Amino acid sequence: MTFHHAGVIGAGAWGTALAQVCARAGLQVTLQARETEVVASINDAHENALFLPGVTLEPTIRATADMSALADCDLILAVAPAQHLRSALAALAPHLKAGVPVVLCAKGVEQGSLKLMTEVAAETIPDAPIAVLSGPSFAGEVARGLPTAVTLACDDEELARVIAHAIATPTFRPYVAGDMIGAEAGGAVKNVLAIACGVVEGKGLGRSAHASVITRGFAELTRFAVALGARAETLNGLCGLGDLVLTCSSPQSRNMSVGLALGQGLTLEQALAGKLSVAEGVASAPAVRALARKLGVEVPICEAVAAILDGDLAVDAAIAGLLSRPLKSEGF
Ligand SMILES: NC(=O)C1=CN([C@@H]2O[C@H](COP(=O)(O)OP(=O)(O)OC[C@H]3O[C@@H](n4cnc5c(N)ncnc54)[C@H](O)[C@@H]3O)[C@@H](O)[C@H]2O)C=CC1
Ligand SMILES: O=C(CO)COP(=O)(O)O
Repeated sequence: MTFHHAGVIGAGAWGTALAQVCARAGLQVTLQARETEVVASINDAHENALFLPGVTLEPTIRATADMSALADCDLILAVAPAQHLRSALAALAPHLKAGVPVVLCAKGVEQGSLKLMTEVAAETIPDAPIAVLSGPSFAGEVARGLPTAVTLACDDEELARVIAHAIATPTFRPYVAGDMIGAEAGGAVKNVLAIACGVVEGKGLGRSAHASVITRGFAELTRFAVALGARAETLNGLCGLGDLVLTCSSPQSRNMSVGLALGQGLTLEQALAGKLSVAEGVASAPAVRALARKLGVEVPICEAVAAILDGDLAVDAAIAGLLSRPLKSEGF
């Protein structure tokens, strides 16, 4: 199987960056955007002025608002935000040819249904072969061609390899893996933990606290993913530890910057005011909490983040609550 024409759904920062990757990998690329001004900006100025300003895009990328324009594609990358993936895939479904693989690139858990993105895809495009792309990758860096490695997970090893080869470039390295649940759980939970790390930063709690939140957060993330059916070793890779370290370490992360604002005393409304871009952890935190409770998994940091976002717990009380938990073991 070889691919020639990639369709990318969602022209936010990440969809645009992935379109850029696919174009550099030599694929014809059609990028579907919701916003007509984004379509015009990409086609006329080779820039996504709304979601990825300042990056010159490959001139071969063609943008469209029309989902039916993806009907000729032999590979689809679905990059709508997690809470909108269901409607995006439903809109794609009538135009999706049999056997065309769909790579899920959103990082989140659907609110209400508490479903992972693979479960949303199973309900909306049940016959399509599915893969998951996740890992440490800031859209701006990827679009500029800075070196990046990600996880490309798929049940079908051969398909994972073919997709990885099709989208790889000299600076974009997909590592194949067989565990889609691990890849998507890692991507969803690290966003919630990045909000916690932002709070640590905003409150000035220091580097030691920051390292502790990453480490104990990683334990939470792994417990949660394993309870969902993931393999623990998947989370040691790019889609788990790799993405957690990236997102928790840079205010370039939208999730970390929301936490930073909360830690500095802003309300959630103030932290999100005027932002077009999505901080997935805000929507995923209550879903991760609800799913963890259902699975009987302890996720104290995610619980604290969800309660802060709900407005049910003040930041200082959340910090005091985490520090006063009974002492725990790292194993004997
Ligand atoms: N930006 C990044 O560096 C990375 C983002 N991701 C993930 O990619 C996904 C998309 O994020 P970005 O491209 O960064 O988005 P963005 O924050 O740049 O843009 C927002 C996106 O949401 C879309 N949107 C808004 N309302 C919508 C609706 N009602 N229905 C459908 N779409 C709607 C907009 O059209 C736009 O594509 C997220 O799950 C994110 O976690 C993953 C890796 C890196
Ligand atoms: O997923 C990302 C990096 O891998 C992007 O993180 P933010 O959505 O927090 O900016």
